[in-house]
Amino acid sequence: MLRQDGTVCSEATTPGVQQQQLWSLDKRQSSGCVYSSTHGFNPEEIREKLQAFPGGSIDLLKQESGVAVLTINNPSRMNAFSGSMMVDLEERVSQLESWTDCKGLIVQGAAGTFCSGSDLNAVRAISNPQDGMKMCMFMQNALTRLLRLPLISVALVEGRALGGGAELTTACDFRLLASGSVIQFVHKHMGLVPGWGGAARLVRIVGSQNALKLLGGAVKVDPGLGLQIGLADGVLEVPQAEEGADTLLQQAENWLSQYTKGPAPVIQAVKKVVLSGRELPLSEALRTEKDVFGTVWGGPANLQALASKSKHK
Ligand SMILES: CCCC(=O)SCCNC(=O)CCNC(=O)[C@H](O)C(C)(C)COP(=O)(O)OP(=O)(O)OC[C@H]1O[C@@H](n2cnc3c(N)ncnc32)[C@H](O)[C@@H]1OP(=O)(O)O
Repeated sequence: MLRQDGTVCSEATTPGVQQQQLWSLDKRQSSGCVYSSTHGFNPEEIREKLQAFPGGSIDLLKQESGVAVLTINNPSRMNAFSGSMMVDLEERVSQLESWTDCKGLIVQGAAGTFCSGSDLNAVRAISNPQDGMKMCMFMQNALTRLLRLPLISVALVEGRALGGGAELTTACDFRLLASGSVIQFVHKHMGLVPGWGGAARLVRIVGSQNALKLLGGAVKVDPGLGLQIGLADGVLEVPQAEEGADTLLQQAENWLSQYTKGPAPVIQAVKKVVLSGRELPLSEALRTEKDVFGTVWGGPANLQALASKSKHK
């Protein structure tokens, strides 16, 4: 609750009120589209246009562990996003939003490479500014909802992440780069700037100086440079052919498990407080943190920890 002097104090809430607060928090955070009809955006119209450019798919595998795998699958075009894949992506994000037990997500490309951005055939066909704007709003909505999911996400980058593919990596909480991989915002070479929200997110990840260098120079970010500027959160070795080595996906699952270990409501709460800290003005972020705190305080995991007199050595 916001006091008149602008400071924040806690308030006692009944379970019903708490549930309602949480609902509005979820609504603000996870279904948070950037564009709606008030911005002249008609998702149905652009969905129909995008469906006219088929090919490939976005595949979602939800696992019992609470960690899902999202695969960008269009290998004959280096996993470029066809129009129908953009619509697919939106649908998969909706499925993840309604998954109550979610804890983590790995976003990967099929067949040894991440994603080469927009399908250039579709780009050529909708190169007029009006359609470009609509596609841009559609993808910003989908990727913003992806980033705001109440789970911890990681982009597993093998091979190349170019253009829109580079932008997609920034819609995840973390990025793991396989040896030999490259993230490159090639937009400048295409006479473009990012349009799927990649520039805004990149600035928040690596700072404005580094973002300007990466976009202005269309710099190839390899694992070493990625670690240096904070675009990469870890580097994975591509396994040799010999038996027994973990696949890149297994390595990514192991890496992610340090953050997704534990009960889903607690992991989801962690993401929500970090997300609100990142996106909201301080007073609003503090109120959100209080609301989220209320959902875990006295909850099963909290009571169990108190009963076990745990020590944090
Ligand atoms: C707001 C969004 C902005 C954007 O995303 S704009 C798009 C930015 N991306 C690009 O410009 C990528 C262009 N492609 C390339 O640079 C190269 O194809 C790439 C990915 C480095 C791979 O090079 P190579 O290993 O030599 O393989 P290749 O060129 O023979 O490609 C294999 C097949 O994949 C196709 N492909 C690759 N990227 C594509 C794309 N983005 N859209 C449509 N088709 C694409 C390529 O045309 C080729 O097909 P085909 O075998 O000739 O039929």
